[in-house]
Amino acid sequence: MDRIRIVGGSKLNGTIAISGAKNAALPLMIAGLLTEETLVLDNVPRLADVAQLQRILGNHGVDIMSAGKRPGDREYQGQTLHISAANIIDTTAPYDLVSRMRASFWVIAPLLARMHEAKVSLPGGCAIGTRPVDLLIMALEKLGAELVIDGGYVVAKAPGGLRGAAIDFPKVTVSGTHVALMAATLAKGTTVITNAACEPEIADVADCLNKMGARIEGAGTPRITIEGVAKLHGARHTVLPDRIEAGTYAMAVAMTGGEVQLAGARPELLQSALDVLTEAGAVISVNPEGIRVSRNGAGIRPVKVSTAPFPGFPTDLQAQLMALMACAGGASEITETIFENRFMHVQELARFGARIALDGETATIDGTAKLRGAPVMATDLRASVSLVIAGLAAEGETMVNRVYHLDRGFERLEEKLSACGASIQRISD
Ligand SMILES: CC(=O)N[C@H]1[C@@H](OP(=O)(O)OP(=O)(O)OC[C@H]2O[C@@H](n3ccc(=O)[nH]c3=O)[C@H](O)[C@@H]2O)O[C@H](CO)[C@@H](O)[C@@H]1O
Ligand SMILES: C=C(OP(=O)(O)O)C(=O)O
Repeated sequence: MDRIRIVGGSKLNGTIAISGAKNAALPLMIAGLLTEETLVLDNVPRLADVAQLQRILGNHGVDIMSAGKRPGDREYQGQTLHISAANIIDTTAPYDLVSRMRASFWVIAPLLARMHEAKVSLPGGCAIGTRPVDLLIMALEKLGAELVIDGGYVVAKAPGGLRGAAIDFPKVTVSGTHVALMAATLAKGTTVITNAACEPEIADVADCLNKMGARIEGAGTPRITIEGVAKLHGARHTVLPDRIEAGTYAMAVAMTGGEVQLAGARPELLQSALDVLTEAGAVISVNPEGIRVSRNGAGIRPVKVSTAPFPGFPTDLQAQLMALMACAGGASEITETIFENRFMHVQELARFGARIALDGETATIDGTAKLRGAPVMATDLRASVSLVIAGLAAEGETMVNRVYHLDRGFERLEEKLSACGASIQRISD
């Protein structure tokens, strides 16, 4: 398996093009199952998760044509996918394909809505907690589906089709909201989702579904109303920029020092993270091309942060913030409220000399002036990138093993960071 070698200590200076958001691209691709016409998606990032989802959709009989960058295109325009689910030949999503990626489970919604049946393996994904699917099942049951769990699969049927319903989530869930939203587009009658997730990726998917002929109002707020329609049609949609990628590089600059333009980043998608970075001593400015982040001279100030659903501080930036706080001039506190076991990076950051104490869902980080490079490995995506950030700022060499996780969510990571002066290379054995 590939490894990444970093020699730390260089400031980051230059421009990083922000890619399309993984967490929007995946449900958007899945939404392609809802229509027999072609859905064209622009700005799809080239990621292992996207490639894996292409395999899963291919197994259902979906044709996907990808057209890449053309001369004159800007780099962050990503790839264009033409997704055509004219004939769904198989309504089973098998374990071998689904177990590697959490979002692949969401195919259950369009399959049920359009084919009235689905058999989908229980999902895998990042090892950050138990991650049940009870609320997704509850939402589909409200819409009239019958579901049983059999041999590791969720077997779902809706013989007469789905029916609109009131779905009130007892806790905010991104996956639950995506599934309820997609399923309700083709249900008979009106669906009202309350306590819906407000993440920008939900609103992006709803925008695309509306272009496909769906009737959705309120996406991006806690109350979403969907008037079901009989059929959806083809459309063209551009995936919104990745706020987690932007926030990750912003944290990296705050840690190493220097000045970087995050081209294509949209500040309103990560305001809470930008506020925390400002509090920590980074200088953030917004311009028509994106966000500029710098830290020159000033030290890193400690912060106290809790993760929360959007518009709060995202759990997907928690590990990266912890790497940054490892070098702060004082004690910081980070509380993880979304996933019960998202601290796998703590023991790996300790290899750099970071001083972190865990008490339940709160980590106290006692900042140190200098980290030292080390061999490290992480078992989830954002934890892995927090180790890259620590390696960029640490003295000496860092080897990040098990790069598979990084490739799931960060497009051309080494290339983007090298172009800003980092010493970072991939080693393929
Ligand atoms: C592909 C994708 O978009 N992944 C994101 C998505 O994950 P994901 O959609 O899995 O996260 P959810 O918002 O659904 O999960 C939030 C919390 O609800 C719990 N829960 C969820 C569903 C359920 O049926 N029962 C239940 O108890 C989860 O265990 C977790 O504690 O949102 C998370 C929270 O912003 C992000 O960290 C992930 O990057
Ligand atoms: C947790 C993540 O992904 P997934 O939900 O696919 O595991 C993530 O993107 O940080």
